Amino acid sequence: MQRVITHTTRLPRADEKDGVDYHFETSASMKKLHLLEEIKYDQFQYGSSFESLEEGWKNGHNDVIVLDTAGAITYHQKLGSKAVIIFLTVTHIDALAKRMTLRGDKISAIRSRLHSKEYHRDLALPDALKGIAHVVVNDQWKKTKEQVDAIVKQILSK
Ligand SMILES: Nc1nc2c(ncn2[C@@H]2O[C@H](COP(=O)(O)OP(=O)(O)O)[C@@H](O)[C@H]2O)c(=O)[nH]1
Ligand SMILES: Nc1ncnc2c1ncn2[C@@H]1O[C@H](COP(=O)(O)OP(=O)(O)O)[C@@H](O)[C@H]1O
Repeated sequence: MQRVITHTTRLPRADEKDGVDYHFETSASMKKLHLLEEIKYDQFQYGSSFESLEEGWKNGHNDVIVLDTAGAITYHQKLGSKAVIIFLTVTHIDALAKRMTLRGDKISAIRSRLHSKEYHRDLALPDALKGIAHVVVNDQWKKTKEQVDAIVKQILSK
């Protein structure tokens, strides 16, 4: 599946590339986009543009997009059953900070993330997605992949 590249005002991390990981924007350039939805996460803006989404739609692909829970609710409201939602979670929340450290995130960025209301909100499946989202516990990557593959296979077979 083609991944939708979303837009953000966050600065790129050391290994991230513009146009690959994100379209990195300023607050001014973000305002010029045609966005299906946009949100604030921690201290930054994120949004998915029709320009990026149409790339996949025009080719008839199934797209995959990574969103916070507020974005997932919007996609569910706008696209209904066309948007298949997978909520990824972990058994022990300490794993999240550990993974950010292993990924090489700056300590200040991790601290800011852990203090943000969005981080805490997204630890749990929101009521609006209960009975809608598939919940996958991402403790072991291999198992996560198998579960996501099974969800995708089930959808494609319909
Ligand atoms: N609603 C919405 N959320 C987004 C978008 N792009 C990224 N996000 C979410 O914003 C949050 C922060 O993303 P990021 O700073 O890249 O951190 P990372 O997910 O830890 O690499 C994550 O929950 C992403 O899924 C978007 O276009 N719309
Ligand atoms: N099951 C897992 N085991 C170990 N590391 C993982 C696992 N799943 C994801 N990661 C790593 O954790 C980091 C954060 O993952 P990411 O998908 O960016 O999550 P988020 O968007 O919630 O920050 C990445 O470096 C990723 O490779």
